Amino acid sequence: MATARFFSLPDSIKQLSDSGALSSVPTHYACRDPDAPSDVDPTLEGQIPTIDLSVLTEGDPARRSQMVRQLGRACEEWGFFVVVNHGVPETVREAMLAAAQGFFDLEEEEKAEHSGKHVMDPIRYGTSFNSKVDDVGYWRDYFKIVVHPAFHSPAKPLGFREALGQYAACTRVVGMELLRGMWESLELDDGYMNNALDLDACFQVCVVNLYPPCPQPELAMGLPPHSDHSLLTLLHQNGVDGLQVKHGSKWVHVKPPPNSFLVNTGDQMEIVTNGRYKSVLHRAVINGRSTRMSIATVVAPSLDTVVEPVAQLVSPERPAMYRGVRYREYLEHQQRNKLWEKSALDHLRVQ
Ligand SMILES: O=C(O)CCC(=O)C(=O)O
Ligand SMILES: [Fe+2]
Repeated sequence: MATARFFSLPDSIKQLSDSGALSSVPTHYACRDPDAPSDVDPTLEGQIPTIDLSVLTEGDPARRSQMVRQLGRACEEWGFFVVVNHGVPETVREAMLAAAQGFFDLEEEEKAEHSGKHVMDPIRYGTSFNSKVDDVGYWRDYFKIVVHPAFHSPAKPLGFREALGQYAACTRVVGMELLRGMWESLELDDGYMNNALDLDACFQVCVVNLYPPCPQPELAMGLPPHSDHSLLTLLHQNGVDGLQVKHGSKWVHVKPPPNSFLVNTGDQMEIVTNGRYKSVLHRAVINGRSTRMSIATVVAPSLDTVVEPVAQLVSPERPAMYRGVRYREYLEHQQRNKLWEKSALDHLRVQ
């Protein structure tokens, strides 16, 4: 339920930032303690696992098995890894970023066609996370487009549809290859998992995030600590850092290598693997100089799938840790409520 709130959010942070009138953040964006000791551990960055996708797709069997094990360890120990040699042409990735920038650069009235939509609407523009329920403002505008099983696209700007279509198709292939490797790392049958999660009709969304420069970046957040509702999420950014992932009790500031995707496991992965591969907490921080843009591609089961721990990973020693739930209901619940840590998944834990 939405609670009474004593502030209103602008139509977009971009507009607020572009106006140049701000020397401080409006108070409802101040959600961090600037004097708190840093919780970021810079020594962890070099330990982020890297997965070479070409070894999974075309490597010889021995190298492939080794990479599958590496992937399994990355999922178990981090829930986060860098993917290189993924086969997605740089032209496709660049065209998507340019198209996304083109969208945010449209007049506010043109973008407004997609704002104020229901959380399950296939095309949705807005600011913060869910401006109806957020109890602080997040320094972020977003544009979310469902691209599979049905492909959607805004009509403007020119070229957006084509760039998105190619980007969505390429990232879906990468996502499916990674999922295949993950099932294999747990000795789960690929065909069985494809069926159980109805992956031919997988739900895929491209979420474009825009984080304009902020006059007091130490006070505000782009996105608070959260896990994603997906099986996995692939992230691509415009060269400006800001993603931080939680590892143990510390946060790691991620600087992606060139031409790479950043991948994290999501809540559906945690449910289906009965907690073997947990979704990872991450957050987006902002800066005072440059606009950051990121494109998070969410790959998930079909909306009608009832997702539950797979029988092979449930035993008397390790009983089912989560109740099964239809993914559509999970998604709607997660998107309607405040974004905070793993609150959506916590609902499903068996006590
Ligand atoms: O922009 C980022 O780095 C993170 C975005 C994100 O976590 C999301 O869209 O769920
Ligand atoms: Fe996320």
